[in-house]
Amino acid sequence: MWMHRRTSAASDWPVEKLLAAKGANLISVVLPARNEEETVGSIVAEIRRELVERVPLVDQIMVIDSCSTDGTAAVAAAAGAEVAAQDAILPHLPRMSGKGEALWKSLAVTRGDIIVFVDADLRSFTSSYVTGLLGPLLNDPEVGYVKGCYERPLITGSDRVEGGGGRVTELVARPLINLHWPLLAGVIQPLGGEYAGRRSLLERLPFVTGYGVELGLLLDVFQTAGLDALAQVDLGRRVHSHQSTQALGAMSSQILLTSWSRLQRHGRMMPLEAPATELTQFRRDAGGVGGHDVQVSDVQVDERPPMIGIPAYTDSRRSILS
Ligand SMILES: O=c1ccn([C@@H]2O[C@H](COP(=O)(O)OP(=O)(O)O)[C@@H](O)[C@H]2O)c(=O)[nH]1
Ligand SMILES: O=C(O)[C@@H](COP(=O)(O)O)O[C@H]1O[C@H](CO)[C@@H](O)[C@H](O)[C@H]1O
Repeated sequence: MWMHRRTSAASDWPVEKLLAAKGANLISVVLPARNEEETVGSIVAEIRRELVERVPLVDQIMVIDSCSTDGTAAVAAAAGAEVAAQDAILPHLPRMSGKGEALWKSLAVTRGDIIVFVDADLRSFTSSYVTGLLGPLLNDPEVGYVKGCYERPLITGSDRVEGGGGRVTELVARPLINLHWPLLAGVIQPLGGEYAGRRSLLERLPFVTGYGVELGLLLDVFQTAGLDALAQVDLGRRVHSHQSTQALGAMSSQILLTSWSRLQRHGRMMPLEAPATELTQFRRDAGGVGGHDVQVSDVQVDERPPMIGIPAYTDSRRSILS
């Protein structure tokens, strides 16, 4: 089963093991950042301290300034990152927007043979996010793309709901994936913003702009390189700045548009199958696969015909009305 074969934990990939396996691979860490001055500096500083200065694992830290209007670029540079303004990369191309645009353009300003993507709004970042994601890529040439998975609390002000994070994941992306791409049902965090890939794969894939980028890449890696090119690593816990439910409505719409585009595109290559009717969900459980307990439920729906066609109904209506 894919999940058992391709799921590991960050602790499986100590930095010594990675240094021994690094070889000639150059490694770039990319942070897409739009107005993240509060958090981007500490993330860059941790990567620099632990994975550049302490050990020569990471070769480049690149912050893509995604049209920020705050001090993101200055804070990132002061912490030791290279900084590139999204719209200044490949400026001759028509301008596009959003997170996917920032990530696509990062390919044009990075040196890495392996690229690690890390959100810049994380409040729980540790360098083991990066070493965990690199593990399967440096260990197995068959792996081309690695997703992080983690416990995702929803922390708003003084409120904390364990497992309440990943709202678009749980309500939109996971059901969509289970119904239309059931072989990917074992991916614990399909939308998580921490993932890594080989440039030789990433440069051959389209990048959906906006917030469709994670779903688009996951589906296209699956379609292009196959399930076994995909791996996932339990990175522990992820705390980040949350958008409002209203804002996640727009994100959900972009996820739905991305899934439509892939259903159409894949549907042109082979007949669209009827949706599956099982939903696989995950609950943090230390003893489970990838640190999660797997729960599968049947979400099949049936259907009743119009009541008017039911003889007993029309008989009963007559007696009620007589
Ligand atoms: O146009 C954009 C939108 C978002 N981001 C970055 O992408 C990451 C994830 O975005 P966000 O926090 O808005 O999404 P969420 O984590 O709430 O799903 C963060 O580092 C953002 O700064 C970006 O670079 N450009
Ligand atoms: O996973 C999710 O449902 C969303 C929203 O997370 P929260 O409900 O704010 O914890 O966050 C992710 O989705 C975005 C779209 O793919 C990614 O770009 C973000 O990096 C990721 O945090």
